[in-house]
Amino acid sequence: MSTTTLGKAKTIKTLNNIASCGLSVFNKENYTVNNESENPDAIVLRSFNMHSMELNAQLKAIARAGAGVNNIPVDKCTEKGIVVFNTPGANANAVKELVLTSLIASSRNLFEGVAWAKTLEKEGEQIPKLVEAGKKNFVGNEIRGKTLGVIGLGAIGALVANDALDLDMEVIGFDPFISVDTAWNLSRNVHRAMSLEQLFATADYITVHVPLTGDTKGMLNKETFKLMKDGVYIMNFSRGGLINEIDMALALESGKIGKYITDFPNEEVLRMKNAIPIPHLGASTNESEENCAIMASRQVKEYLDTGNIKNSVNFPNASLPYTGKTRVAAFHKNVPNMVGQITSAFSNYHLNIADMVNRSRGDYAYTMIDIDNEVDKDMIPDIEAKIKQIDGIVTVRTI
Ligand SMILES: NC(=O)c1ccc[n+]([C@@H]2O[C@H](COP(=O)([O-])OP(=O)(O)OC[C@H]3O[C@@H](n4cnc5c(N)ncnc54)[C@H](O)[C@@H]3O)[C@@H](O)[C@H]2O)c1
Ligand SMILES: O=C(O)CC[C@@H](O)C(=O)O
Repeated sequence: MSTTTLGKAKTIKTLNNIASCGLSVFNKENYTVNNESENPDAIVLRSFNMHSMELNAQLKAIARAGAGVNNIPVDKCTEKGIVVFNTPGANANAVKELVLTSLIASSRNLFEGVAWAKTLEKEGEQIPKLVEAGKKNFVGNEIRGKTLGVIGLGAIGALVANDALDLDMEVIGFDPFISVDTAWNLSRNVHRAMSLEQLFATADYITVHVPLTGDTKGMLNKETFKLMKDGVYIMNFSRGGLINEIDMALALESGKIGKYITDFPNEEVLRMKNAIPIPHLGASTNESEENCAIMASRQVKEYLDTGNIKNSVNFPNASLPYTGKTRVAAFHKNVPNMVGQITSAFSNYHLNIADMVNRSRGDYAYTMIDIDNEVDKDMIPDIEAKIKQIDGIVTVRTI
């Protein structure tokens, strides 16, 4: 697919409410932003499920204003040369605050106590007396000195782990793929679990902060529940699919799991005994919505305007200072001699290369080349067509 859009105004389609301060990044002279375009250059979204959506031919980028990308057909996008971004860490503080709130509130039976108090509305003067008599049903536990198990020590998990220490909890964390950056930010007082089994055996509360993938789907199930302490509380602010809900319903019924606090209610969850359903509020703060919208919009604009890529989940990150020279950006298979073949395509037109960058990620690579000469705009479709003929090229774009 060749995507010559040089000089044309670009269209951004939103699929969810995106904070306006983020969308204002797209200046009106060069961008149209709406929620109905049939043929956008880029899409900015939150939780909208894109799996059954057709991807239009002009689509170059999708930005998830948030962390999880399980609502986007990432592999299909890669095959079509569509870059997918997310906004790592931009909503982590919001989620952390709600995890810690839920940890304390559930441990103190606050959700149940408040719901009960509201049922007394019609009792008039009797209310204070009834409250004093009924409060014994909501005696809870303090979290101080208890052990919190954190599965996944990324942007959110690491913040939760560090702050739980400040609440005088013992914290044990498990993440076999922990990034160097997160490891540096993690308190040395967080115990490292060498296996999930070790974490399950010691935790009074478990909080899960991993992405939903083929590997993590259903990772908490009847087999893993058996390895946990009786009455453990499980918090899930990541994705519903991480939990086998049939097994969870039974474990809650038997008391094996004390409570299941989840940000992902569905019919099954709402029927569960001792489930605390929260309506996906983890990232719902003004601050987080703004952070995510700004980050997502900036990343898309930078890519459309310059070809530079930051925080992609399927393309390699790549950056070349943009000088205004004609830039050719190609996404291609990561096989030998691609760069040689692309650069030799320019020599037919007597074009010199001023600068270039080539980065790879798995089976694919991305190359940006700045041309030193003034390039006649009429030549661009020919140059792109020539590069497109090279076996292994997925997309070519001239900026
Ligand atoms: N409730 C909400 O509103 C909300 C908001 C933000 C994120 N989320 C969800 O939370 C997830 C985590 O967000 P994040 O910002 O911390 O992401 P992140 O990418 O910073 O961290 C994820 C961590 O999980 C680790 N991991 C992956 N597989 C693992 C496994 N099998 N066992 C243990 N660790 C594993 C990774 O190494 C990484 O450190 C997101 O993928 C998203 O689904 C939900
Ligand atoms: O957009 C939201 O409200 C939720 C985002 C969250 O689920 C994420 O994965 O970042």
